[in-house]
Amino acid sequence: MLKTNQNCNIGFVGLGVMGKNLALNVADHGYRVAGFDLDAGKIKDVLDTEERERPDSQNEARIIGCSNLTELLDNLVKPRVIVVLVPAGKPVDAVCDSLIEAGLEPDDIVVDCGNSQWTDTIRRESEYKDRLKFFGTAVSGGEVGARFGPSLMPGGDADSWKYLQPMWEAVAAKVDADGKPIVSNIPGKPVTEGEPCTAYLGPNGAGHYVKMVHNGIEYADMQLICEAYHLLRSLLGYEPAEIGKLFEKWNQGVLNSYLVEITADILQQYDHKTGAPLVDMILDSAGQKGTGRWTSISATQMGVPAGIISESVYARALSTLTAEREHAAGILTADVESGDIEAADVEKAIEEALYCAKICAYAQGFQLLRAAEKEYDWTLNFTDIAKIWRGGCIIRASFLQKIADAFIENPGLDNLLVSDYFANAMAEKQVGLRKAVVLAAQSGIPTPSFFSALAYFDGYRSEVLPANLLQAQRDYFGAHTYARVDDDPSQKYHTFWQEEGRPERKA
Ligand SMILES: NC(=O)C1=CN([C@@H]2O[C@H](COP(=O)(O)OP(=O)(O)OC[C@H]3O[C@@H](n4cnc5c(N)ncnc54)[C@H](OP(=O)(O)O)[C@@H]3O)[C@@H](O)[C@H]2O)C=CC1
Ligand SMILES: O=C(CO)[C@H](O)[C@H](O)COP(=O)(O)O
Repeated sequence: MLKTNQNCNIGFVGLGVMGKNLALNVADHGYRVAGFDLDAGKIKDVLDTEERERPDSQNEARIIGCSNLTELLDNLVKPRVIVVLVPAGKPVDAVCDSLIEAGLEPDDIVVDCGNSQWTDTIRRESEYKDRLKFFGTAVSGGEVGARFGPSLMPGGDADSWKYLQPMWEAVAAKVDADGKPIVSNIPGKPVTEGEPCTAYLGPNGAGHYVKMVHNGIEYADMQLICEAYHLLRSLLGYEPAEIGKLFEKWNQGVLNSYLVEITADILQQYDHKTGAPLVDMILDSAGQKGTGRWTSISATQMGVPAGIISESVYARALSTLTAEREHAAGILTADVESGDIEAADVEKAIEEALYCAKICAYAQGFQLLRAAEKEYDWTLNFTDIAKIWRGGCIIRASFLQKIADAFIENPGLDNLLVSDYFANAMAEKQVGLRKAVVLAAQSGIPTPSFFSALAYFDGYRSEVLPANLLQAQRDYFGAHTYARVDDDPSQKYHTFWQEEGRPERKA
């Protein structure tokens, strides 16, 4: 397909949505790229796009296509850096094995940029230890982010990071001194100034774990926005475009974020075929590839309360039960209360609810990261994590700067909710969350993530919970023992519930 020994700086295996766009981004920053994909059409597509987008001043192709992995390796300077952007799971192992067979050397670095499960990254780093340097870098930003500046979450061997760092910092999204994204979506004219949205996050699976939590928060953020839309539509009878306009307004304030921005845009689109609002023509059955579910499972395994994230996974699952829901709709009714509601009050309540619930969802995400660093012996820098999510990624939002500030002020912060800024925000706006939840309950509108956010907030701020009764129940049926409030918590007691007088003994 091409001449060999072209001294490319980086190789790409997988030139689909993400691989193609990241390769073009890397090329825009002056690196020469060699690419391979099982699908020859994808190779042609990236080469055609590169030719079309190549600046007039440059005559030479910045990306070359290779017809097999041996050719790809022959064209890379050593130690070779090869980015793998194939579907997560077995294809990543298949690519590593094929690269080894094609002549990869132990000093070469294979960077998995897909949404791999962090446990796979930990396993791969050790399994391939003597044959290649396996490094993880999770990418967020979708197609456009990959092309013009994604958020990059690297994790792996620190020496490999030193080698990759200049390239990663060049291609990552950039933010200005106030934490606002600097955007230029012009091929050949990449953003070169500003703070890059990437930072070394830790060894082995740290980067992929952080990206997984990013996606868990993404699930929650999306679900909360959908619930806000559902409430506005059902309670106030607003048309999608009106809600879109309202979201546009909200996007000017504390809710400023990429997801609110795109939702405003989506809601103002009409279907070409029918003229109906486009959103009404899209089947209400949500897809998922697994990262939200992994986040929920990981939280459950480590005993971290991340109910909003879990509810958003369940909400997607419930949405797919289309036939069952249609059947149930004919049988189950809601005994609802109706009363006079002022549209302006409802709008305000829902805006506040969205903001408060979003704060709670991020608080859960960071608590999960706190637990993971203990579990996996990582040292995660929460300020860096908040900072690299300010630009490029799907959850980018103005309030990530406030989260970064909270961790700068107190790196050991137990929970975002108790930082001055967010405690004040919750004090000021929780009334809206409470109102929205009441209205939803009274009207029979499902808002599981709003409910969960309020329950989390109220649970976290409760000095006393009914877990004392729960402990007694466990002891009653299973002699599971309990601690007493007037003794050292490590000292366990058991009540002999079946005996006369219910004697209590130290366990
Ligand atoms: N799309 C997105 O918005 C985002 C995706 N990601 C993650 O990035 C990764 C890639 O996703 P995406 O680009 O969307 O996926 P695509 O399916 O668009 O692209 C993957 C490409 O890899 C090719 N491929 C599969 N196996 C091999 C192999 N053994 N050797 C060479 N090429 C191979 C596929 O070819 P073929 O089709 O012929 O199998 C396909 O062209 C995934 O882990 C995804 O979760 C991360 C962030 C955002
Ligand atoms: O990683 C991403 C963005 O950050 C991807 O877009 C991801 O695939 C979205 O997840 P899902 O398909 O499960 O909604």
